[in-house]
Amino acid sequence: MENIIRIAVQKSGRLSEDSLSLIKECGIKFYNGTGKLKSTSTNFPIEFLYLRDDDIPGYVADGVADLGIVGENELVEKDKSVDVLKKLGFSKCRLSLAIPKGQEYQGLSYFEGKNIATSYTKILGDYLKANNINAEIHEISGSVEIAPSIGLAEGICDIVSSGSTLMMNGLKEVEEIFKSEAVLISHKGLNQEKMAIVEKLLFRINAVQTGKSNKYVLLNAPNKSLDKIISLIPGMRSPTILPLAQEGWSSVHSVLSEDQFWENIEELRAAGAEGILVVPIEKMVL
Ligand SMILES: Nc1ncnc2c1ncn2[C@@H]1O[C@H](COP(=O)(O)OP(=O)(O)OP(=O)(O)O)[C@@H](O)[C@H]1O
Ligand SMILES: O=P(O)(O)OC[C@H]1O[C@H](OP(=O)(O)OP(=O)(O)O)[C@H](O)[C@@H]1O
Ligand SMILES: [Mg+2]
Repeated sequence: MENIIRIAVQKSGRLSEDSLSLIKECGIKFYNGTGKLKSTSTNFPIEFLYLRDDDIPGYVADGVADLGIVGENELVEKDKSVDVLKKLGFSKCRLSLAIPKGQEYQGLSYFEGKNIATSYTKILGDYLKANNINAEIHEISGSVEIAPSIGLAEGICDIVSSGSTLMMNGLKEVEEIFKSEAVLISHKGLNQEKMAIVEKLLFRINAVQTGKSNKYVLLNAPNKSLDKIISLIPGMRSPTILPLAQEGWSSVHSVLSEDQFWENIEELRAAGAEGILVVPIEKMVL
């Protein structure tokens, strides 16, 4: 098994869909039927292990898997020695402290001497210690938001994204203690053959990510405004300018980030740009 790498991905949950989509967008084909916990790509030297996300940091640290996709929250909580190769930009969430919404909150000292329920005992423990708060941590493995309403704890520390789970359970977020997103991790000390495959995968991931964060823009502009428009959307090397059938007008093609597009749109229109099209880019290699 020297010239193949193993990647551990979450079997089912908040990371699964985006992890597998990213791999597919990299042009890697594989079987992903329900129930099968291992599969091999048909066109890239990679094998997939479908696991509980809790186990992924440990499997990668031990070298059972060479790579893994996991949330930073789970990685830091498990405290395993692995390399973080890349932030992946999905499954963004935060770990926060929350209390019943009717309670008055004036600061962290609220938690002094209180019980806090969480699945993240290490992250919470480190945070409380760093802030000199003595609180009792109650470890529970799920449905943490229920704890205050059944008298198990006075506060909780759990994952928040939209905040709707907190709201539905009569809680309010009072402190954000950790920000997380999915990351690609690797076993420390992979051999050269495996590293070469990892590099190929990273090259593809970079091309997908760069493509996603940029847009292909096409617009029509009067020739007299071309200098101004080129300065607004300079593109990778420079924009492509093609003459329109109508004399005195050109079609300008360029690439820019979505943020840049929205920042410059008013100026582009003021300079006479019209018929502006913004097209997604599937892959982009700089
Ligand atoms: N609401 C959310 N929005 C965005 N990301 C989230 C959300 N909830 C969790 N995550 C991220 O996705 C990861 C997996 O969450 P999920 O709820 O699927 O975990 P789980 O129930 O522990 O799954 P498993 O069965 O694999 O142990 C979390 O560790 C976190 O990084
Ligand atoms: O702020 P929100 O957008 O409501 O998201 C937060 C919730 O999402 C996660 O649970 P999930 O729905 O994945 O279920 P799980 O607890 O079974 O993993 C997390 O454990 C929170 O309970
Ligand atoms: Mg889990």
